[in-house]
Amino acid sequence: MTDQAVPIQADPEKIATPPRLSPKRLRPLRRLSPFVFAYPVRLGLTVLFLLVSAVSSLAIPAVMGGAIDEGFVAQNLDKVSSYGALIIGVAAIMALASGARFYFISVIGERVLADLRQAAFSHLLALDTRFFDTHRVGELTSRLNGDVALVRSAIGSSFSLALRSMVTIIGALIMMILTSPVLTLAVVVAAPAILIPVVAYSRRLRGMSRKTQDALADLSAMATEMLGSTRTVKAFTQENEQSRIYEERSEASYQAEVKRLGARAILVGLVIFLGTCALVGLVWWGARSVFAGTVTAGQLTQFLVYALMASGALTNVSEVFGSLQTVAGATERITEILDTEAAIRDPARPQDLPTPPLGTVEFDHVDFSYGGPAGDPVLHDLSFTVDRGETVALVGPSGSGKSTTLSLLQRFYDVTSGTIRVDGKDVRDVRLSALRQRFAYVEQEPTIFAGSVADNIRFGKPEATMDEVVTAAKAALVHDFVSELPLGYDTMVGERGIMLSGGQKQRLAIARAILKNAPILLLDEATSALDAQSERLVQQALEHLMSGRTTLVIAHRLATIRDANTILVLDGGRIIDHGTHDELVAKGGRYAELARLQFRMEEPA
Ligand SMILES: Nc1ncnc2c1ncn2[C@@H]1O[C@H](COP(=O)(O)OP(=O)(O)OP(=O)(O)O)[C@@H](O)[C@H]1O
Repeated sequence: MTDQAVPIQADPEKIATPPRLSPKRLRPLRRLSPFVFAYPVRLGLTVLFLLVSAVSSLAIPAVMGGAIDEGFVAQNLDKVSSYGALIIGVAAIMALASGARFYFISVIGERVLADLRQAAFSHLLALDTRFFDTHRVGELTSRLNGDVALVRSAIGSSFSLALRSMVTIIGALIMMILTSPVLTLAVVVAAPAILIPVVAYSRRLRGMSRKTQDALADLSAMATEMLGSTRTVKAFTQENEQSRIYEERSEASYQAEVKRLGARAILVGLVIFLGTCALVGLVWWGARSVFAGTVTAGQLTQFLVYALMASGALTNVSEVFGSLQTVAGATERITEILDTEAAIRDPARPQDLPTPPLGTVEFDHVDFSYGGPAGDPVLHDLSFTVDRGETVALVGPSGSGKSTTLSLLQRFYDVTSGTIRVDGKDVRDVRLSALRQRFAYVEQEPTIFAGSVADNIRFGKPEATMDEVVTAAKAALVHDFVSELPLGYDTMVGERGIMLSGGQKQRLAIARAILKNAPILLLDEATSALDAQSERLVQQALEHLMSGRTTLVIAHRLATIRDANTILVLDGGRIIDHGTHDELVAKGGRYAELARLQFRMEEPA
């Protein structure tokens, strides 16, 4: 944070690219006010200390003027001493107030950062699946991190600096007029002579700056893409080629930056030269007035310091407006998230699901389309029921709508027409959390979170005791391998923890589902081949999980299919056949063909 109390000279680097001051572009910042005004006491203290520090810093030159006239010029050492003591006193107040202001505004910045990040994260998690279908996770996390941090910097430094600078400009101008109206008039007349060429030249620079930013964005997008797919790059031996393309773009970005720096260097020179000329002119004019007796030496010094303070503050304001525009963009991206409403929400008057749970599922003439430009219907007139304790298997070629069926059941999306009932209730009439509590979902490729083995098993029931975790782990046949890990259940797995094999991950997910102990099990069996031993362990774990539960399974394993009470054969989003494995094989239709294809590597069906 630039925190100079008395700017000695306007920093030419800062004026070099004054941004276009456009209040309209700052409008999104208004959305931050509820977050900031949530802390009125801290805010009030900040403003108080801000005013105290501004007023005391404005008082110092006036005291200095007195010291020069009554002390130096009059050669009165006592006066110099007493004015000196006064300056030290005022400086002490200024120092204390500046420190306190910095502390309170920074604390508000940190608080708003935490609140905003929390609000955005909670809101994101509550949004529906359709939102995540259309947004990239990388972009969302960058909003959570980068954009929110930008907002903090705005509050912690930019707002504070802008406010302080404005108070300084107004105060310094008033003091300038009070000190010498004639000199003030001279400054007001001469100022455009510096400002006009600087503003005209900096416009050119702004265009250049945008170009370098675009080049940089291009470069970082390429790096993200390539580093995220190193396997593909290596497999196609594209390392050198991609590296060359990167170098080319990097060089273009470098060239653009060099050009911009050159132009900026000229501008900096221009500002220094014109600024110095103006200062010399002012001193000359001031000296003339001193000799003519219209101002004293002390008043001239005092005036010059105020003029420098005002010009320094003006520079700060122009710099701050630039950064506030960036922050306004960031705020807009965050508020976009906060304004997005989940399409799938709790009903206004939710009904209760029956307790104890019935464990029944019913699809009643369900049609569904994902919508959007390619909004072809994915499910057509889907009707089936699953009774308590039954296992119903969904089979069918890729893209036939099996996963979609499980998504609709959990109300990740709403049906286009028809009704889905769980325990006799329309899924749209009950609370989302109550509905999803009824299911234990084992995904095809289960997510293992960064954390301990125990945390991963506990994911659906964080309050579970260690005993419960171990019981679930034993039932899912993960206990033995977990016991061999260096820290047992406390071993970190997932990101930056130890890696688990495919079969171990699946069993961990099964343990998670066993612990959740929901009445209806939704199972998306893994298609990836496991070795015979792993396969057997997963199968055993699943048997524990399925026993006594209503199960809806996207089935790939022969064992699951054979034991299912009903197999629904899906094709193109329709149920084209149903029955038991033996019935369907005997029919010799599409299922028999599918079974032959799917299980040709296994024992004959
Ligand atoms: N999020 C989505 N947005 C839009 N279309 C989707 C989405 N998910 C799936 N689809 C489309 O819906 C159809 C059914 O997909 P679904 O994933 O339900 O099939 P599946 O039978 O589970 O296939 P697989 O066995 O390959 O997983 C496909 O045509 C697919 O392209």
